[in-house]
Amino acid sequence: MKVLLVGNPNVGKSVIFSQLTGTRVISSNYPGTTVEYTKGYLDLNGEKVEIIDVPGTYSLDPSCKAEEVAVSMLSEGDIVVNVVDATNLERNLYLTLELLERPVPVIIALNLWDEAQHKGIEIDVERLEEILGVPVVPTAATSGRGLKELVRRLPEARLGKVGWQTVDERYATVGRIVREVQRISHRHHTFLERLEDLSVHPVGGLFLALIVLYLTFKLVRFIGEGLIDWLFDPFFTHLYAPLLAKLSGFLGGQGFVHDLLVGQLVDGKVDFVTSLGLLSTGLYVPLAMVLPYIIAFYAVLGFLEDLGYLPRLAVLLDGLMHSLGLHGYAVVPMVLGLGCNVPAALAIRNLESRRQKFIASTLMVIAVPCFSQTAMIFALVGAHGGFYLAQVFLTLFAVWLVLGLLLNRFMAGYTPALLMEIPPYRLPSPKTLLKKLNLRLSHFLREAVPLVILGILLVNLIHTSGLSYWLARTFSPVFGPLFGLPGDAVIALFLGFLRKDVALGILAPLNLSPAQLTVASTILAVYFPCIATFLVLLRELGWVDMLRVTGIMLVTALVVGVFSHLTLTYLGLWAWAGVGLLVLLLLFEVSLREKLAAGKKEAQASYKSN
Ligand SMILES: Nc1nc2c(ncn2[C@@H]2O[C@H](COP(=O)(O)OP(=O)(O)OP(=O)(O)O)[C@@H](O)[C@H]2O)c(=O)[nH]1
Ligand SMILES: [Mg+2]
Repeated sequence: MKVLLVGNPNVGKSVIFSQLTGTRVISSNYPGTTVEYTKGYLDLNGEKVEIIDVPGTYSLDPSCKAEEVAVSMLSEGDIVVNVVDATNLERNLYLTLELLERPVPVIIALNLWDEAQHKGIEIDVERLEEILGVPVVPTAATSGRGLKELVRRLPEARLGKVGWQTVDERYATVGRIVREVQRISHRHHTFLERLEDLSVHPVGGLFLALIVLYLTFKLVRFIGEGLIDWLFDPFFTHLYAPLLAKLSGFLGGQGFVHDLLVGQLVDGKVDFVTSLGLLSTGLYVPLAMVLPYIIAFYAVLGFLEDLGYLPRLAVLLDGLMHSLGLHGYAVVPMVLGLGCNVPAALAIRNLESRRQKFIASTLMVIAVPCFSQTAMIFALVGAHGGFYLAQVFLTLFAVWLVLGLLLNRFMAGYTPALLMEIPPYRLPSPKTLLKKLNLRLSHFLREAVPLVILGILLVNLIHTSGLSYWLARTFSPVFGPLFGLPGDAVIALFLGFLRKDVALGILAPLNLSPAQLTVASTILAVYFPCIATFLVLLRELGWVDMLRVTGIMLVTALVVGVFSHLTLTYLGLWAWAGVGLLVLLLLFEVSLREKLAAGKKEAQASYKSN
């Protein structure tokens, strides 16, 4: 038997799914978290029932890729569990009516029941059952309330009593039902609600956003550094290093196998960062340099996601995003991309048009570094001071801005308005936060560690085969004048295709100056995504668009490499003044064109009315 969880976005389908099946999926407080379906199993009186978590949809006429997935799943289910947001009956019941018109048994989970009670919303469940003709079970998914009852009554799912209706009739029916079953009692605004108002206030909201950004940064550093200083570093230096030294001695301190496993000794000792052995650098980079920051970043991001901050950021930055040919929702994939570009590429599905998807993918993949990369940039470039760090991240931000403005200027098409349901703030439950963190970390460990080790293996082979000399000689005449880098740096570019963190790691033994390290890190961030991101984007965009993105990527990398090199060696602040001027000009041009377009429309309207 197949059971589908169907409902509007952000009503708790994924939480119910995780609770029923024990399968972990990501849930967050903004619409569009789930874009692919996930299967899991539930034992019902000895029978194995397949449960499917479907992407959210407002109606059965899909308006984006994620909704298409949802609708195409419908024919497969034996039972539909329609998850309904009890705090928002008016909006949710439209889909319910559409579902009840279909020849499939339905049962309703009236979720977020706890929140409805807090808001003083009372719903007459029995009356609702009577009107719709199907079972209705109040649930509070995060605490698990009502889920047993939902499972118990699953076999009672029935075809609805409501017949086929036109769109207008459906809206009228929804209104009638809500009037009959729902009572709202008056109450005072809570603290969270006041914070909600402040978060989207044009001035107060921006101020709050800056505070959030600052606190995020502080907290990530605090947690990340704390984990390194108190846990990971002591483990590697006091427990693991002696073991590795024994192995090194056992292998004779040199030779092919030694260099492969332990790496090259520095002053007779293993250096975790520069030795480049599978068991030294291969484990140290992903586990001791990257993992602590990944933990820190996802802990903070998970909190902001479940609180419901991201959609507010979307509203706040909607204007800016329009100048880049996007709308506010694109903030979601950009922020997710700061963690890992792969889920970000998937979240781009929620954008409506091909043009938007193209622009968002291009900006994300070129200018948004994932956190594995960021952690390594912090470790390597940050060691030389905040100035160089600022240079890297300011350059990436400038690329994001300028590229977006240019794409918006030269790509045909327009950007639709932001139509996004803004959920209320919800205090995240520590249990769901931990589950999500755990899910993301195990994902990172499974994906990263094997690829980093493969990368180190390749580097070892490149060095022992003598290929590195050839590469260094061939690329020196290009890399020197353009970027001020030695030819060997090209090996990092090759490895960046596997993973960016290990690519940055192999820059460490090259003895680059701080400026060179800065230039190399910036190029590495921009020129090409890692293979996992590349494959997902290829699937989402198709060959033609992916080729265009790749072209833009390579040109940008070239420009950015030369720019960084010139800025750091000759131009200094002048280069940044130039960039600032360019951004201002482009922004001015966008607003000018918007005004002209609006003027034209007005003229046409007055012409018609005359
Ligand atoms: N208080 C409360 N919060 C809930 C309940 N159910 C879900 N949530 C929260 O609501 C948010 C949305 O939950 P999800 O499970 O991601 O929603 P979804 O329906 O899967 O959303 P999409 O994947 O975007 O369609 C999350 O922050 C959950 O923690 C509930 O019954 N009570
Ligand atoms: Mg979901």
